[in-house]
Amino acid sequence: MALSGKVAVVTGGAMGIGRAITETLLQSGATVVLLDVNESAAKSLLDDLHKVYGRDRTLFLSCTVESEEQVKAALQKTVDTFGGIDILCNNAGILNEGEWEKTVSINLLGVIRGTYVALQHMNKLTGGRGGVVINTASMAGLGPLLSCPVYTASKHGVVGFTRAMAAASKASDYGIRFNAVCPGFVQTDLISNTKLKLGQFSHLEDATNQLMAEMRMLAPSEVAACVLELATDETKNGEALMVFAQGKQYVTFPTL
Ligand SMILES: NC(=O)C1=CN([C@@H]2O[C@H](COP(=O)(O)OP(=O)(O)OC[C@H]3O[C@@H](n4cnc5c(N)ncnc54)[C@H](O)[C@@H]3O)[C@@H](O)[C@H]2O)C=CC1
Ligand SMILES: CCCCCC(=O)/C=C/[C@H]1[C@H](O)CC(=O)[C@@H]1CCCCCCC(=O)O
Repeated sequence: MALSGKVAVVTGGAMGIGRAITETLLQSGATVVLLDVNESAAKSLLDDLHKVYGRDRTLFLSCTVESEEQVKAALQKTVDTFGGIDILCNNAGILNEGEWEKTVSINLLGVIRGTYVALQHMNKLTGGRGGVVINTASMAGLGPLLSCPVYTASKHGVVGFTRAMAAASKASDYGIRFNAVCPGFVQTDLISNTKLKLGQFSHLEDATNQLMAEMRMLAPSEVAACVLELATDETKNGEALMVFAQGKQYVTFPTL
Protein backbone atom coordinates (compact mmCIF):
# COMPACT_ATOMS: atom_id res chain seq x y z
CA MET A 1 0.00 0.00 0.00
CA ALA A 2 2.70 2.45 -1.04
CA LEU A 3 0.15 5.13 -1.97
CA SER A 4 -2.20 4.78 0.96
CA GLY A 5 -3.94 8.10 1.63
CA LYS A 6 -2.65 9.75 -1.55
CA VAL A 7 -5.04 11.48 -3.93
CA ALA A 8 -4.54 10.90 -7.66
CA VAL A 9 -6.19 12.48 -10.69
CA VAL A 10 -6.14 10.52 -13.97
CA THR A 11 -7.23 12.20 -17.21
CA GLY A 12 -8.67 9.85 -19.80
CA GLY A 13 -9.18 7.47 -16.89
CA ALA A 14 -12.27 5.70 -18.21
CA MET A 15 -10.69 3.50 -20.85
CA GLY A 16 -7.52 1.86 -22.08
CA ILE A 17 -4.28 2.86 -20.38
CA GLY A 18 -6.01 5.41 -18.12
CA ARG A 19 -8.37 2.74 -16.84
CA ALA A 20 -5.40 0.46 -16.05
CA ILE A 21 -3.62 3.34 -14.28
CA THR A 22 -6.77 3.99 -12.23
CA GLU A 23 -7.02 0.32 -11.21
CA THR A 24 -3.31 0.08 -10.36
CA LEU A 25 -3.36 3.24 -8.23
CA LEU A 26 -6.46 2.01 -6.39
CA GLN A 27 -4.79 -1.37 -5.76
CA SER A 28 -1.85 0.54 -4.27
CA GLY A 29 -4.07 2.36 -1.80
CA ALA A 30 -4.65 5.71 -3.50
CA THR A 31 -7.93 7.54 -3.95
CA VAL A 32 -8.52 8.18 -7.66
CA VAL A 33 -10.49 10.89 -9.42
CA LEU A 34 -11.04 10.15 -13.10
CA LEU A 35 -11.58 12.91 -15.62
CA ASP A 36 -12.98 11.87 -18.98
CA VAL A 37 -15.33 12.85 -21.79
CA ASN A 38 -16.77 9.35 -22.11
CA GLU A 39 -19.44 9.39 -19.41
CA SER A 40 -20.92 5.98 -20.17
CA ALA A 41 -17.55 4.20 -20.03
CA ALA A 42 -16.63 6.07 -16.83
CA LYS A 43 -19.91 5.25 -15.10
CA SER A 44 -19.69 1.59 -16.00
CA LEU A 45 -16.09 1.47 -14.74
CA LEU A 46 -17.10 3.22 -11.53
CA ASP A 47 -19.84 0.65 -10.91
CA ASP A 48 -17.18 -2.08 -11.07
CA LEU A 49 -14.68 -0.16 -8.94
CA HIS A 50 -17.22 0.61 -6.22
CA LYS A 51 -17.81 -3.13 -5.76
CA VAL A 52 -14.11 -3.76 -5.14
CA TYR A 53 -12.90 -0.56 -3.42
CA GLY A 54 -16.10 0.92 -1.96
CA ARG A 55 -17.68 4.23 -2.93
CA ASP A 56 -15.33 6.57 -1.05
CA ARG A 57 -12.09 6.16 -2.98
CA THR A 58 -13.23 6.96 -6.53
CA LEU A 59 -14.91 9.90 -8.18
CA PHE A 60 -15.70 10.56 -11.85
CA LEU A 61 -15.85 14.10 -13.15
CA SER A 62 -16.94 14.73 -16.72
CA CYS A 63 -14.24 17.00 -18.15
CA THR A 64 -12.45 17.64 -21.41
CA VAL A 65 -8.78 18.50 -21.06
CA GLU A 66 -9.35 20.97 -23.91
CA SER A 67 -11.20 23.32 -21.54
CA GLU A 68 -9.27 25.27 -18.91
CA GLU A 69 -12.55 26.12 -17.21
CA GLN A 70 -13.55 22.45 -16.92
CA VAL A 71 -10.10 21.36 -15.75
CA LYS A 72 -10.05 24.11 -13.12
CA ALA A 73 -13.51 23.13 -11.88
CA ALA A 74 -12.60 19.42 -11.77
CA LEU A 75 -9.38 19.94 -9.82
CA GLN A 76 -11.09 22.35 -7.41
CA LYS A 77 -13.80 19.72 -6.83
CA THR A 78 -11.08 17.13 -6.20
CA VAL A 79 -9.43 19.33 -3.58
CA ASP A 80 -12.76 20.24 -1.96
CA THR A 81 -13.73 16.55 -1.76
CA PHE A 82 -10.44 14.88 -0.82
CA GLY A 83 -8.32 17.71 0.63
CA GLY A 84 -5.58 17.96 -1.99
CA ILE A 85 -3.86 16.38 -4.97
CA ASP A 86 -0.68 14.27 -4.69
CA ILE A 87 -0.50 12.59 -8.11
CA LEU A 88 -1.58 13.88 -11.52
CA CYS A 89 -1.56 11.51 -14.51
CA ASN A 90 -1.97 13.54 -17.70
CA ASN A 91 -3.00 10.57 -19.82
CA ALA A 92 -5.90 11.64 -22.08
CA GLY A 93 -4.92 11.48 -25.73
CA ILE A 94 -6.16 10.78 -29.23
CA LEU A 95 -4.66 9.68 -32.53
CA ASN A 96 -6.25 11.58 -35.41
CA GLU A 97 -4.00 13.01 -38.11
CA GLY A 98 -7.08 14.30 -39.99
CA GLU A 99 -8.10 16.46 -37.02
CA TRP A 100 -4.54 17.50 -36.34
CA GLU A 101 -5.28 20.69 -34.41
CA LYS A 102 -7.50 18.72 -32.01
CA THR A 103 -4.69 16.20 -31.63
CA VAL A 104 -2.31 18.95 -30.49
CA SER A 105 -5.03 20.51 -28.36
CA ILE A 106 -5.65 17.30 -26.39
CA ASN A 107 -2.27 15.52 -26.48
CA LEU A 108 0.04 18.47 -25.80
CA LEU A 109 -2.01 21.49 -24.73
CA GLY A 110 -4.14 19.24 -22.49
CA VAL A 111 -0.99 18.10 -20.67
CA ILE A 112 0.26 21.66 -20.23
CA ARG A 113 -3.19 22.89 -19.15
CA GLY A 114 -3.65 20.08 -16.62
CA THR A 115 -0.17 20.61 -15.23
CA TYR A 116 -0.49 24.37 -14.78
CA VAL A 117 -3.89 24.10 -13.09
CA ALA A 118 -2.68 21.27 -10.82
CA LEU A 119 0.45 23.23 -9.92
CA GLN A 120 -1.74 25.77 -8.13
CA HIS A 121 -2.92 22.98 -5.79
CA MET A 122 0.25 20.85 -5.57
CA ASN A 123 3.10 23.39 -5.40
CA LYS A 124 4.63 23.44 -1.91
CA LEU A 125 5.44 27.15 -2.37
CA THR A 126 1.72 27.96 -2.62
CA GLY A 127 0.43 25.71 0.18
CA GLY A 128 0.28 22.42 -1.72
CA ARG A 129 1.67 19.08 -0.49
CA GLY A 130 4.01 18.50 -3.44
CA GLY A 131 3.80 15.19 -5.28
CA VAL A 132 4.32 13.82 -8.74
CA VAL A 133 3.04 14.49 -12.28
CA ILE A 134 3.25 11.59 -14.74
CA ASN A 135 2.54 12.29 -18.40
CA THR A 136 1.61 9.57 -20.88
CA ALA A 137 3.80 10.27 -23.90
CA SER A 138 4.71 7.45 -26.32
CA MET A 139 7.71 5.94 -28.07
CA ALA A 140 6.52 8.36 -30.75
CA GLY A 141 7.76 11.03 -28.33
CA LEU A 142 11.29 9.72 -28.85
CA GLY A 143 11.34 8.69 -32.50
CA PRO A 144 9.13 9.25 -35.56
CA LEU A 145 5.96 7.24 -36.19
CA LEU A 146 5.87 7.63 -39.98
CA SER A 147 2.13 7.76 -40.52
CA CYS A 148 1.50 10.21 -37.67
CA PRO A 149 3.61 13.37 -37.88
CA VAL A 150 1.33 15.47 -35.68
CA TYR A 151 0.82 12.70 -33.11
CA THR A 152 4.64 12.34 -33.10
CA ALA A 153 5.08 16.10 -32.65
CA SER A 154 2.56 16.21 -29.80
CA LYS A 155 4.33 13.39 -27.97
CA HIS A 156 7.81 14.88 -28.50
CA GLY A 157 6.27 18.04 -26.99
CA VAL A 158 5.07 16.08 -23.96
CA VAL A 159 8.54 14.61 -23.37
CA GLY A 160 10.20 18.04 -23.69
CA PHE A 161 7.62 19.74 -21.46
CA THR A 162 7.99 17.03 -18.81
CA ARG A 163 11.78 17.31 -18.71
CA ALA A 164 11.75 21.11 -18.59
CA MET A 165 9.10 21.13 -15.84
CA ALA A 166 11.19 18.65 -13.84
CA ALA A 167 14.18 20.98 -14.05
CA ALA A 168 12.07 24.07 -13.27
CA SER A 169 10.45 22.35 -10.28
CA LYS A 170 13.76 21.19 -8.86
CA ALA A 171 15.33 24.63 -9.27
CA SER A 172 12.28 26.33 -7.74
CA ASP A 173 11.65 23.86 -4.88
CA TYR A 174 8.03 23.14 -5.89
CA GLY A 175 8.32 19.69 -4.29
CA ILE A 176 6.82 18.09 -7.40
CA ARG A 177 8.49 15.46 -9.58
CA PHE A 178 7.69 15.24 -13.31
CA ASN A 179 8.12 12.06 -15.36
CA ALA A 180 6.88 10.65 -18.67
CA VAL A 181 5.99 7.12 -19.66
CA CYS A 182 6.70 6.24 -23.32
CA PRO A 183 4.93 3.05 -24.42
CA GLY A 184 5.12 1.31 -27.78
CA PHE A 185 1.85 0.00 -29.21
CA VAL A 186 -0.74 -0.87 -26.55
CA GLN A 187 -3.92 -2.88 -27.13
CA THR A 188 -6.59 -0.16 -26.75
CA ASP A 189 -9.23 1.58 -28.86
CA LEU A 190 -6.70 4.27 -29.82
CA ILE A 191 -5.03 1.99 -32.32
CA SER A 192 -8.21 0.46 -33.75
CA ASN A 193 -9.45 1.55 -37.21
CA THR A 194 -6.11 3.21 -37.84
CA LYS A 195 -6.75 3.88 -41.53
CA LEU A 196 -9.55 6.29 -40.63
CA LYS A 197 -7.27 8.10 -38.19
CA LEU A 198 -4.28 8.62 -40.48
CA GLY A 199 -5.84 11.41 -42.57
CA GLN A 200 -3.60 12.31 -45.54
CA PHE A 201 -1.21 9.50 -44.49
CA SER A 202 -3.79 6.69 -44.83
CA HIS A 203 -1.64 5.25 -47.65
CA LEU A 204 0.87 4.38 -44.90
CA GLU A 205 -1.58 2.08 -43.12
CA ASP A 206 0.19 -1.09 -44.24
CA ALA A 207 3.57 0.21 -43.04
CA THR A 208 1.97 1.12 -39.70
CA ASN A 209 0.36 -2.30 -39.36
CA GLN A 210 3.69 -3.89 -40.22
CA LEU A 211 5.33 -1.92 -37.40
CA MET A 212 2.62 -3.04 -34.99
CA ALA A 213 3.15 -6.64 -36.03
CA GLU A 214 6.91 -6.33 -35.46
CA MET A 215 6.61 -4.71 -32.02
CA ARG A 216 4.90 -6.86 -29.36
CA MET A 217 1.49 -5.41 -28.51
CA LEU A 218 1.55 -4.31 -24.88
CA ALA A 219 -1.22 -4.71 -22.31
CA PRO A 220 -2.45 -1.51 -20.62
CA SER A 221 -1.45 -3.03 -17.25
CA GLU A 222 2.22 -3.09 -18.33
CA VAL A 223 2.11 0.67 -18.83
CA ALA A 224 0.26 1.18 -15.55
CA ALA A 225 2.99 -0.74 -13.69
CA CYS A 226 5.55 1.73 -15.07
CA VAL A 227 3.37 4.67 -14.02
CA LEU A 228 3.25 3.19 -10.51
CA GLU A 229 7.06 2.94 -10.49
CA LEU A 230 7.38 6.59 -11.52
CA ALA A 231 4.84 7.58 -8.87
CA THR A 232 6.49 5.73 -5.99
CA ASP A 233 10.23 5.96 -6.74
CA GLU A 234 11.11 9.33 -5.25
CA THR A 235 14.51 9.37 -6.97
CA LYS A 236 12.85 9.72 -10.40
CA ASN A 237 12.47 13.26 -11.77
CA GLY A 238 12.69 14.29 -15.44
CA GLU A 239 12.71 10.67 -16.59
CA ALA A 240 11.21 9.15 -19.74
CA LEU A 241 10.47 5.48 -19.11
CA MET A 242 10.05 3.44 -22.31
CA VAL A 243 7.77 0.38 -22.22
CA PHE A 244 8.26 -1.91 -25.15
CA ALA A 245 8.52 -5.51 -26.27
CA GLN A 246 11.70 -6.20 -24.31
CA GLY A 247 10.37 -4.69 -21.09
CA LYS A 248 11.11 -1.21 -19.77
CA GLN A 249 14.06 1.13 -20.02
CA TYR A 250 14.87 4.62 -18.77
CA VAL A 251 15.90 6.80 -21.72
CA THR A 252 19.39 8.32 -21.70
CA PHE A 253 19.28 11.74 -23.35
CA PRO A 254 22.34 13.57 -24.66
CA THR A 255 23.80 15.98 -22.10
CA LEU A 256 24.51 19.45 -23.44
N1 LIG B 1 -2.60 2.68 -27.41
C1 LIG B 1 -1.34 2.91 -27.72
O1 LIG B 1 -0.74 2.20 -28.55
C2 LIG B 1 -0.58 4.01 -27.05
C3 LIG B 1 -1.21 5.07 -26.41
N2 LIG B 1 -0.46 6.05 -25.85
C4 LIG B 1 -1.08 7.18 -25.18
O2 LIG B 1 -1.77 6.72 -24.05
C5 LIG B 1 -2.82 7.61 -23.73
C6 LIG B 1 -4.10 6.84 -23.52
O3 LIG B 1 -4.44 6.23 -24.75
P1 LIG B 1 -5.22 4.85 -24.88
O4 LIG B 1 -5.57 4.33 -23.55
O5 LIG B 1 -4.47 4.01 -25.81
O6 LIG B 1 -6.51 5.36 -25.65
P2 LIG B 1 -8.06 5.08 -25.40
O7 LIG B 1 -8.73 5.68 -26.58
O8 LIG B 1 -8.29 3.66 -25.07
O9 LIG B 1 -8.37 5.92 -24.09
C7 LIG B 1 -8.27 7.31 -24.08
C8 LIG B 1 -9.17 7.88 -23.01
O10 LIG B 1 -9.02 9.31 -23.05
C9 LIG B 1 -10.32 9.89 -23.07
N3 LIG B 1 -10.27 11.19 -23.73
C10 LIG B 1 -10.12 11.44 -25.05
N4 LIG B 1 -10.16 12.76 -25.27
C11 LIG B 1 -10.32 13.35 -24.06
C12 LIG B 1 -10.42 14.70 -23.65
N5 LIG B 1 -10.41 15.71 -24.52
N6 LIG B 1 -10.54 14.96 -22.32
C13 LIG B 1 -10.59 13.94 -21.44
N7 LIG B 1 -10.54 12.65 -21.78
C14 LIG B 1 -10.39 12.36 -23.08
C15 LIG B 1 -11.18 8.88 -23.83
O11 LIG B 1 -12.56 9.07 -23.61
C16 LIG B 1 -10.65 7.57 -23.27
O12 LIG B 1 -11.28 7.21 -22.08
C17 LIG B 1 -2.87 8.63 -24.86
O13 LIG B 1 -2.21 9.80 -24.46
C18 LIG B 1 -2.11 7.93 -25.97
O14 LIG B 1 -1.55 8.84 -26.87
C19 LIG B 1 0.91 6.01 -25.85
C20 LIG B 1 1.56 4.99 -26.45
C21 LIG B 1 0.87 3.91 -27.08
C1 LIG C 1 16.69 7.00 -26.75
C2 LIG C 1 16.12 5.88 -27.53
C3 LIG C 1 14.76 6.20 -28.01
C4 LIG C 1 14.24 5.14 -28.91
C5 LIG C 1 12.84 5.42 -29.24
C6 LIG C 1 12.36 4.51 -30.27
O1 LIG C 1 12.73 3.34 -30.26
C7 LIG C 1 11.49 5.03 -31.25
C8 LIG C 1 11.15 4.27 -32.24
C9 LIG C 1 10.35 4.83 -33.35
C10 LIG C 1 11.19 4.66 -34.60
O2 LIG C 1 11.70 5.91 -34.94
C11 LIG C 1 10.25 4.19 -35.65
C12 LIG C 1 8.96 4.04 -34.97
O3 LIG C 1 7.89 3.97 -35.54
C13 LIG C 1 9.10 4.04 -33.50
C14 LIG C 1 7.97 4.67 -32.77
C15 LIG C 1 6.84 3.70 -32.54
C16 LIG C 1 5.77 4.43 -31.85
C17 LIG C 1 4.69 3.57 -31.32
C18 LIG C 1 3.62 4.53 -30.83
C19 LIG C 1 2.38 3.91 -30.38
C20 LIG C 1 1.35 4.96 -30.01
O4 LIG C 1 1.65 5.95 -29.34
O5 LIG C 1 0.19 4.75 -30.35
